[in-house]
Amino acid sequence: MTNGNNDTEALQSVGPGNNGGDGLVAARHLFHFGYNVVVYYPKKTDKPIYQNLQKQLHALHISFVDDFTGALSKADVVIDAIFGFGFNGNVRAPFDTVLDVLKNVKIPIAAVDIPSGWSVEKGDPGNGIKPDLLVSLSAPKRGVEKYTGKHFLGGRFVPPDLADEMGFNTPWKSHGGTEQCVDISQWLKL
Ligand SMILES: NC(=O)C1=CN([C@@H]2O[C@H](COP(=O)(O)OP(=O)(O)OC[C@H]3O[C@@H](n4cnc5c(N)ncnc54)[C@H](OP(=O)(O)O)[C@@H]3O)[C@@H](O)[C@H]2O)[C@@H](O)CC1
Repeated sequence: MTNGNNDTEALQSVGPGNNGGDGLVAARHLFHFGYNVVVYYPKKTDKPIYQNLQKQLHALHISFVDDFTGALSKADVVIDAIFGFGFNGNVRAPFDTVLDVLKNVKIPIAAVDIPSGWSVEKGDPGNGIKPDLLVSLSAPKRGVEKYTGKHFLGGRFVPPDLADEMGFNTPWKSHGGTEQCVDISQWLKL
């Protein structure tokens, strides 16, 4: 994604867990990048961290919407921060309908960490959403090995000892620079 302008509407779809928390942060950043952001966040939690993230969005006068399909019809891009690696089983309401709608959407989808509804280990269940852009966090998950869209790696700041312990083999070591995201679309195919 590039810088937006006030005519570019980004629909931020936010799930109930930490992937959704990433989505609330992304909504704030997109606002500051110049996007006109609206947030669909149907299952809010009471945890203070999420309350505070919402407070920050309210301070920016970012709208929260209940009508996902209506908001989608006005959007230029949709960000999928519904489920990450904590997803399992069959999708429950209201996200079953949301993911069904996203399967047929014509505007670009940008997914956070894992496309929602995909298994963290096994990937696309076959009829899953097909995001145009994926931002994996810390390390790409096994389930996105066969993902073919534009793929970035974020979450750069993993302590080296932890990366070694977890066996992370990410391009950061050789990449250098000060970017917080690196394009790994080709790297995964090597
Ligand atoms: N170090 C880290 O941990 C880092 C984590 N990070 C981020 O956190 C993400 C993982 O967060 P997470 O563990 O909270 O899980 P997440 O994917 O948000 O889903 C849990 C929620 O989904 C729900 N739910 C599950 N299945 C469902 C279903 N079938 N149908 C409907 N609902 C279902 C489940 O509901 P419950 O089962 O509790 O009712 C719960 O509310 C990770 O991908 C990355 O984005 C990064 O910021 C980097 C550091």
